[in-house]
Amino acid sequence: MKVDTKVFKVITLSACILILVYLACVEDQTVRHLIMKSWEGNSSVLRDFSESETEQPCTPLSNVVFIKTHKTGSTTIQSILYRYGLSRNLSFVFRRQNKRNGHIPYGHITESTPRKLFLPVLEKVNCSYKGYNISAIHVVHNRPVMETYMNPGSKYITILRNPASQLMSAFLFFHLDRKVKGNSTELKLINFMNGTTWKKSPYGRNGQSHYLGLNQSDFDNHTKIKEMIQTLSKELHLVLISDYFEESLVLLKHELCWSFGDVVFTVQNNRSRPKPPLSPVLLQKMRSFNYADFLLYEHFNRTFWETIKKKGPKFWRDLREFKRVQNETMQKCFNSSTMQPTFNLSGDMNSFCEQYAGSARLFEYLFDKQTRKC
Ligand SMILES: Nc1ncnc2c1ncn2[C@@H]1O[C@H](COP(=O)(O)OS(=O)(=O)O)[C@@H](OP(=O)(O)O)[C@H]1O
Repeated sequence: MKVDTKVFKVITLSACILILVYLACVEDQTVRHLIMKSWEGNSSVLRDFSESETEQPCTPLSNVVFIKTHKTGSTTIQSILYRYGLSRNLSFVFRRQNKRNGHIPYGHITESTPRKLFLPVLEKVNCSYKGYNISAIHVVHNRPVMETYMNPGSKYITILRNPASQLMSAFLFFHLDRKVKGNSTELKLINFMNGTTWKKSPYGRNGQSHYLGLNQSDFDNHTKIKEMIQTLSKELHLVLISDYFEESLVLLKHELCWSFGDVVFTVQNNRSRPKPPLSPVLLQKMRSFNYADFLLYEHFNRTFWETIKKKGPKFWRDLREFKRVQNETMQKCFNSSTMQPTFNLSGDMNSFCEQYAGSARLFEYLFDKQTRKC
């Protein structure tokens, strides 16, 4: 009798353990299976089901205005949007005359901008310049005007980078160092900030605030800077932070209700020259020179982390999962953790790995598709 009770206890305990292990495996396999499926292009339907246990079901969104800032990792984000739009036949805002990349760098659009500045939307019998799905070009942010082009309910998103590293990247990339004297990059940058040549280039001072609507004449106007930040807080649904790139992509995935596979990335434009370390003196100088960008960054960096905090532990689980999917995709396509420069392009933009080959190639394909006589 004593032996029977013991056996009974052992059997009950083993059964409980088996049930627990089974449940854990089923959950894991379901998630994994659905992620694999999302790679096959069925992400939207399956994702709603997979995440219903942990978050509200949602519908993937296809209407996005991405305000592309300079030297912030914005081309990497743009390539994600291009890839998404390519596989779903979405219409993009591209400047018709700029066949190289469709941008209007530091250009303003207003109510009187001729519609024909852009390529028409796809799939309309007559040429139409209303109802675009995605804008991801360089153009100065103006939400009321953008709303007249875009589909209703579009999400407004941008990306910011620590203004010290952004300035250094722009200073070298746009060859602003050639315009000033000095026998080191640090000295040249100090001379650039002390002088007036920055006025001749939109890339050199407060480049991020400038794209987000701050006029050059207001760079030293504290009230105007604060007003810009307040307006952006109301107008933008999400501000990504380049310095926390993967965290940003998880927020992007959440905001747009996309799959992890949808926000997988390959680094674009990682091509600027080696940069000197930032000394405390240089940093202090950059802070007062790029005052608007520092205030802008500090504000949205703070709200970025507040948003993440509100999401609780699920955010960190999603980040882990995203890193796994990111790495798995890179391994699958490039046998490495990143895309290799030697990657052999086949030219078939519908092939799974080809879509990671870069923003420039995706742009060419999308631009050609949308081009027609009007
Ligand atoms: N994923 C990711 N994470 C972190 N940093 C990244 C990422 N992708 C691009 N980059 C860096 O962003 C810089 C290029 O930015 P942009 O694409 O906005 O440049 S551009 O203005 O469109 O030319 C460029 O920075 P610098 O190398 O300092 O110049 C890229 O290296």
